[in-house]
Amino acid sequence: MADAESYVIGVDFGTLSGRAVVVRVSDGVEIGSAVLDYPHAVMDTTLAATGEALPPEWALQVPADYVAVLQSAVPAAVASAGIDPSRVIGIGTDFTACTMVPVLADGTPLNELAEYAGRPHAYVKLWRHHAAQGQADRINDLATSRGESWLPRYGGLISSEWEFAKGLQLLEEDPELYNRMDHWVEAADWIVWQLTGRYLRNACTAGYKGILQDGEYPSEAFLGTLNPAFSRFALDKVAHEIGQLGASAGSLSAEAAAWTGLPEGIHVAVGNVDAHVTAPAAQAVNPGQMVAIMGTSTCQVMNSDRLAEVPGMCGVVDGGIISGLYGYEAGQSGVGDIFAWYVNNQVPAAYVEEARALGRSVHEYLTELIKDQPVGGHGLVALDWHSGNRSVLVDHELSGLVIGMTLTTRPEEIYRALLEATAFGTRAIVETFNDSHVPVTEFIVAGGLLKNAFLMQIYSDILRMPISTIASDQGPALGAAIHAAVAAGAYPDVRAAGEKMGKLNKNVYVPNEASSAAYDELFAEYTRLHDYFGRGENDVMHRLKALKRRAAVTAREALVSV
Ligand SMILES: Nc1ncnc2c1ncn2[C@@H]1O[C@H](COP(=O)(O)OP(=O)(O)O)[C@@H](O)[C@H]1O
Ligand SMILES: O=C(CO)[C@@H](O)[C@@H](O)COP(=O)(O)O
Repeated sequence: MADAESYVIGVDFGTLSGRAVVVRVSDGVEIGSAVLDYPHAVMDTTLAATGEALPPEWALQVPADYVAVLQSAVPAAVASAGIDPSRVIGIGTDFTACTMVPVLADGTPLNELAEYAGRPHAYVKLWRHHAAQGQADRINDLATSRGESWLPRYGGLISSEWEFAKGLQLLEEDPELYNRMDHWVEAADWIVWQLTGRYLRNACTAGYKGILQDGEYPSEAFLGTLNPAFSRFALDKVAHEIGQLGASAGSLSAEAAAWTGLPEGIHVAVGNVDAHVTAPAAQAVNPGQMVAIMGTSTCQVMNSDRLAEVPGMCGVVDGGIISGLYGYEAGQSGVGDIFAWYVNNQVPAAYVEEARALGRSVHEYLTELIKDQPVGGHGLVALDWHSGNRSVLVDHELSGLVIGMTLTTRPEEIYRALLEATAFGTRAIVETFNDSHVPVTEFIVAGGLLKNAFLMQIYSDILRMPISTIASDQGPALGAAIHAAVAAGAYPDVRAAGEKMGKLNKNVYVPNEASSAAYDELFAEYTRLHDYFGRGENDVMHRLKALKRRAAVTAREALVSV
């Protein structure tokens, strides 16, 4: 029987892999999917091309790995769906952000030029490249002293993860490459460029990461005061035609059709960010519905009909999530990444063996061992800053801490303290929104960490809120597919498409009053430590990072002199 249905493809470019999902346009049912792990993963210790050690806080990627996802995961997803590719009417993508590619005018990444393959600054700076904190501090100090009107839209602080801090680092550490670069492009837009052959800058990253507010970038005078050679950064390297979310960025080129096996000429949606596309996929686009996309990091996004300054938020952008509302974003740079670090580096071999024998992951094994302990039974509290603090302190010189360890502390107890610490970090963000008159009325979770039900219950207890969950394992890819359906003209707008194609399970976890009361006590301790180490009373974390950088320079110099 002929299949009369239409389909769209959503491709989610995550931190470690790209996932493609085939979605039915009429109802959002996911028909097939495939994943490709990026061959170069994240380069955060050494540069693959040379083996050279990278300085602390660097995180690079290889753009060709993203194209490999188009070539491999997309056709594999279509094959697994068993559909006729000619029924696919559009493709949409979402990406991590702020993830930046330095390119020539035709989109060629600088690392693909033979003469630059050995230069770290020629590569993609991944969102969690945190080595531009010095530049971010200067941007913030100058913007504060000049009273720049855009600063409140970013909660008073620009992150070292965003476009301007990373761009200034590139200029100051490798000016030759900075001058050779024609565009400083979000990977979210670079991948759409590869699909259509046309560069269009998406309104989401331009606003949140690119300081585009009310149609203007920071002025030449501001940028030139930071560094005279940086004065035309916005005009020359960043500014470009803007595409609105859900619009079509163009049609699939012949080359990209050959890579993906999809029909040439189908619509390609304007680029977007993994967190922001997920809101319509979770049917959570109304004011007060906060969606937390919990994976290696957590990004919280929420719409409001009010424009407000929320201290330490990542940003507020008019139409940044869905048109007609102010889209707010906040985030935690390390969540699953912290759990992964603990599991990979701190758990005894006997635990790893026992988990394997039981056929469980180490995460599952540790969770099982600790889930029945009463709240506070481990005597620990931790700070979740192993990857710095994106909100509300906006400081990537901060680091992790566990307090309360004794000679009887068990590995699973520390694991639980880390799970709890990330929930306390989320509560700090939610309370800041509430205090800023942009109340969080519903909390919805999407992302890979949904798989840990104990973690979800901890969040519900600590937030004292019910938790609803997206009914999809592939929230961002589904969201990208929703944008593809709109771009292809199947729905009038993203809200309408989300209503048909999105999926939500309401109030899956509800708070337990006894646990919540006990967690309130631990949260008070967390807040005390948070302010003590994070708000300048004790800058030990900053001093230790400075020492670490000096030691890395000494080690490199010693290597050169050998
Ligand atoms: N059972 C578990 N409990 C808690 N964390 C887990 C569990 N299994 C995997 N993780 C964490 O989930 C993260 C991956 O989440 P995922 O959403 O797949 O990634 P991404 O954020 O890159 O899209 C890893 O950082 C890993 O540490
Ligand atoms: O910060 C954002 C979006 O603004 C995320 O892309 C970034 O944290 C990466 O997300 P993941 O942890 O890979 O899901």
